[in-house]
Order: sequence, then C-alpha cells, then structure tokens
Amino acid sequence: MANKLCFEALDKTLRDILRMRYENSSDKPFGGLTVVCGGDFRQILPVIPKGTRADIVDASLNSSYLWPFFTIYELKQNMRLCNGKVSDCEADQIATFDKWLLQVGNGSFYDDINKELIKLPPDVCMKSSNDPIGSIVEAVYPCLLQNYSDPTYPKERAILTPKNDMVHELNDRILKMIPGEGRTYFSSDNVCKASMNTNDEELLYPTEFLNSLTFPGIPNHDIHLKVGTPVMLLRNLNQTEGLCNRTRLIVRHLGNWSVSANIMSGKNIGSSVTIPRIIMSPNDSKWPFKLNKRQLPLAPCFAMTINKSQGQSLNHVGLYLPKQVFTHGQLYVVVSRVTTREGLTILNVDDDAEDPTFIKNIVYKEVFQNIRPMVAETREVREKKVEDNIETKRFVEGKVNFFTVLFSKLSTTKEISYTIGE
Ligand SMILES: Nc1ncnc2c1ncn2[C@@H]1O[C@H](COP(=O)(O)OP(=O)(O)OP(=O)(O)O)[C@@H](O)[C@H]1O
Repeated sequence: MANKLCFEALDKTLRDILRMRYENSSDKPFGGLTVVCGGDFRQILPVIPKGTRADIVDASLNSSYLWPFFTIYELKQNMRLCNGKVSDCEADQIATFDKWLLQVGNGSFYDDINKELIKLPPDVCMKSSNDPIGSIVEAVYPCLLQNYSDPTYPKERAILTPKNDMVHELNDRILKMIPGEGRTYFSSDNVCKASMNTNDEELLYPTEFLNSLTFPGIPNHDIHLKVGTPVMLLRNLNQTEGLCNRTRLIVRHLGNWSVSANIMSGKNIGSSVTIPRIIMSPNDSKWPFKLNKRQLPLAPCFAMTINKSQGQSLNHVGLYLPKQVFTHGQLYVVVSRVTTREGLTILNVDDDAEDPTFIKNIVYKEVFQNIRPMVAETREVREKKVEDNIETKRFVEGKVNFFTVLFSKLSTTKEISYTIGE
C-alpha cells in the first residue's frame, strides 16, 4: 500500500493547480476532482524502514486527514478463486477456503493468541526433510528440467519467503538446476558526486565496498541469468508497453549490455522487449552518500519476497519459512495469491517453532477500525449506485475487498483513478 503522504501530496498539488480554474477548488479535497482508490487493508501496509507498529499504521491511508472524505464500498466476491463452472461440492470447498482466507486476513482466529500462531490445515502444511530447500523447490517446480522451457510453467508458480537473502539462495539453487552456462551481469557502482562534500571523499569508498552493498528493491552487484529464466522488473520502464515495477518476464536472449525477454503477464503478454542497464539509487540508504548503480533492473523470480508477490495471481505457491513473517498482512498476501486451495503449500522450517504446523500471522487490527462502509446501505441501494457508475462497477467486479470513492465532484466530470496498491 502506498504511504498516505503520496495521496496527501496529490491532494495538495491538485488544490494548487485547480484553484486557478475553478472557484473554491483549494478548499476541496483533491481540488474537487473525484478520486477512486482500490485496495485491501488486510495486505501489507506502507513499508517504513525500522518503523514501529504505530508508525506503520499511521502511514496508512485511513490515518490521513483525507480519509473522512471517502465513501467506502466493500467488495464481496473473490474473483481469483472463481475458475469457471464448478460443481456444488467444489463451490462449497471454494467458499470454505475463501472464508479461511478472510479469517487469516482479519486475524479473527488464533490457536495460540499470545504468540499470534495459527494452526495450518494438514493438506497445506508440508513435512520438512534433510534438504528443505530441495523439498520446496520440488513441490513448486516438479519435473523442472522437462518443463522449464515451457513459458506457461514458470508463469503460474513461485516460491515466496519473507526476506531477500533466502530469495537469493532459492533462486541460485534453481538456476543451477537449469542446463546451460548462462551469463553474469556485473553492476558499475559509484558515489554520486553531488552527494559528496569534498572532492576526495570518494577515496573513502572503494569500488569493492560499493559492490558489496545490498539494498531492498535494487538489483545485486552480480545477476546470473540463463535463457528461460523468469525475471521480475524492478522499475517502471514503460507503462504503455506493460513494463512496470513487478512485471514478470521470461529471458529469451542474453546480450552484452542488455537482455531480451517476453512479457509473462498483463495486457502485453507475449510481447518481446529489450531491457537495458539503467542507473538506480536506493531511496533510504543508511550511508552518508548517494550510490549510483548501473545494472539491469531485473531479478530472477523463481522465488520472490512476499512483499514483491503483491498483485500476482498464481496457480502454485510455496511459502518457505526459515523464519516467521514479520509484519502485518504478509501471511494473508501469500494465501490470497493462489487461484485454488490445492495450489498452496507451506513449509515451516523455523528453528524457533515448537511445532511446524503452527505459523505466525501478524495482523494490526487497529488499522481496520475506520474502514467499514460508513453509510449503512441496503443491497438494492448499493447495486443501484453501482449501476449508476461504470467505473465503480468495473472495480466491484474486479477487486476483492475494500473500495473507496471520494465524492467531491465539481460540475465537470473530470475523474482520476488511483490504485492504492501501486
Ligand atoms: N470481473 C472479473 N471477472 C473475472 N475475473 C476477474 C475479474 N476481475 C478480476 N478477475 C481476476 O481476479 C484475479 C485478481 O484480479 P486483480 O489482480 O485485478 O485483483 P486485485 O484486487 O488487484 O488483487 P490483489 O490486490 O489481491 O493482488 C485476476 O486473476 C483477474 O483475472
């Protein structure tokens, strides 16, 4: 979820721009334009590095001064679990799984409330072995060697885990299983001259030291790729071509300075694109300088962090837990990625866990306090409202949970759509 400050910045900018054109615009939220947001407060809240629980809740949209201006609609149907025609028995199973997902998201049941633990259903929980990484890889990517060249195979599966270090370990392990030499792309790292106070300050930071630094959302110094590897884009490169942050692609050609790949999902599925090296800088670095890293904005994505998996729909998801989840909504994000219950596997190998069938589910319940629909509406009134608004209808059909509309229209029909998740 985007930080509330993003919305507040948009609000202030629009008030500023529109006061020239419309009377009283500066007194109205978003300058009087209608803003539509879609999102789910059960999912991961804004990321605040080293932030406390209170900081995270305070950064959420519903802690903003804008929140009272929103009208809230709650979406009822989980479209991800709707797989065409199903028998009555299957429909019951889907409904039961859907209910369980919401209970996980709402934190409405705990088998050990003090430790925030829930007991996993037996069919979801995987038994550990001497080689847990091998077991989760085999469970999510069965018969990898026979299938890896089929583009639909990596498209519909992923291993999720809470932290980046384990993601790298899992990806390296799977890449080694794929035949072929591949290619390693090294980044060119330097300190931005504008961030230095003296001319010889860069002598303090040798290149080897800069290469060794890792930052969330920034690719590593060395990226090893092979043809057929699924990769995730880490930057918005070209939204009209479907090249956005978190777009997944399959590598087709490994060039000297760029990589050709096919888009794996979204409206531009199948298109062939070339990904160049670009300069990236971490936003929230603890170092007293700004690092410029020229590298491919890509990361292999056989495995990805739970945070990066937001927005994906997958048929097979394996959650690998060498340590428990650490923030609100992570477990819910994992379990709500799958399109069927059979596609979910969880392997808990946390040494601190007394029983591997119990896993942690962190839910900051205070964030749900003011997100129930504000106006008590009958179903008929709500459906009438939905019919009256095409944009609303599209969201109601397509989205799963909370939905908010700001009704502060001017007489003109200008509208802006804005999705919380992005
Ligand atoms: N109107 C619809 N009819 C059929 N399928 C739909 C509809 N809307 C969405 N879906 C399917 O539901 C899944 C989830 O949709 P989408 O990613 O838009 O939801 P979301 O709210 O962004 O999900 P999340 O926030 O949990 O990632 C997708 O597989 C999509 O194809």
